[in-house]
Amino acid sequence: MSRPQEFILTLSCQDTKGIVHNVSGLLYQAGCNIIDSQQFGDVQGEGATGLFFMRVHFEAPEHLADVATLDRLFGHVRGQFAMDARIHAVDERPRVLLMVSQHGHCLNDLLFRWKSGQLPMDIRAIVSNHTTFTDLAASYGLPFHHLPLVGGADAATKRAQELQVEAILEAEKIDLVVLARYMQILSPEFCQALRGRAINIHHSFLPSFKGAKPYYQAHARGVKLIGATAHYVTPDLDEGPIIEQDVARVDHSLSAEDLTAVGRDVECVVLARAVRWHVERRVLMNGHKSVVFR
Ligand SMILES: Nc1nc2c(c(=O)[nH]1)N[C@@H](CN(C=O)c1ccc(C(=O)N[C@@H](CCC(=O)O)C(=O)O)cc1)CN2
Repeated sequence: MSRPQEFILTLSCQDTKGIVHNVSGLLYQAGCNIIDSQQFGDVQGEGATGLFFMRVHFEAPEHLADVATLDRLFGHVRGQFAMDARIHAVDERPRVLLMVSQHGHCLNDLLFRWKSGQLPMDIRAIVSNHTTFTDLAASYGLPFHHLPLVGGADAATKRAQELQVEAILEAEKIDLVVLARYMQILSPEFCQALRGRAINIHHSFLPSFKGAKPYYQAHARGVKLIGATAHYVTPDLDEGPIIEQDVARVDHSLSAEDLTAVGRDVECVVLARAVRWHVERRVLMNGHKSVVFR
């Protein structure tokens, strides 16, 4: 008898009584075994969205062990609670496109973690508006697409370049785009095309120091902590739902360049965590915020 297949169910819907009971009861009745289950209702306090979120890792018996069959099994409960419910096989590896400009520390870190099996995903290609990392891509056997875009390019030129990126997303059936220090502001149209599937690493502890040069802003302010923030990309610069953040202690003796060097390591760790949690289906969007089932 073959090993039971494992799946991840994620769902969100308006909060009400009976959601966990119905979901876990359905899995039990179908002969499935829950390995891990986490849930959260955003129902308390000012600004609460009233939404309920759940992530269930479960084993399914052989006769149910495919996504289409499980989707049908969940059809009634999905409709009963008007859920946004998604089921993925645990061994399904999201297809990923990495985007970078001239700073390669996050790109290099992600590529090494992926190659050494730390990230359950399938990197398909790298896009850059510079040629700096052509050889690095080749060393990992990955296609490198150089799509130049000079700073201050007009909207039409930017959109034309973005449509070239969208063609690659289509051709490679990309599930996730990672902006690994890609220093171009994406248009609202491109952000719409990437909604919920593009993660950016911002090199500050948001909401402080938005924009292209946060370490110089931090140095000028004389902060004692610097940080990095991984967030989903939205049209409003550096305003997207935050997935992960971290900080490092600094002091008066460090120059802006020193802060940049300290920040690099924080950026790498924060982005790698955010990407891993996203591809493990642990992150759900909750309005302008996120729920992360770690
Ligand atoms: N629509 C969005 N696009 C991007 C976001 C985002 O949150 N929403 N994040 C950025 C990354 N980023 C900060 O984390 C950032 C990148 C670029 C700039 C900027 O001012 N770029 C200038 C050009 C700079 C250059 O050519 O070197 C510009 O685009 O005109 C600010 C912040 C990625 N995109």
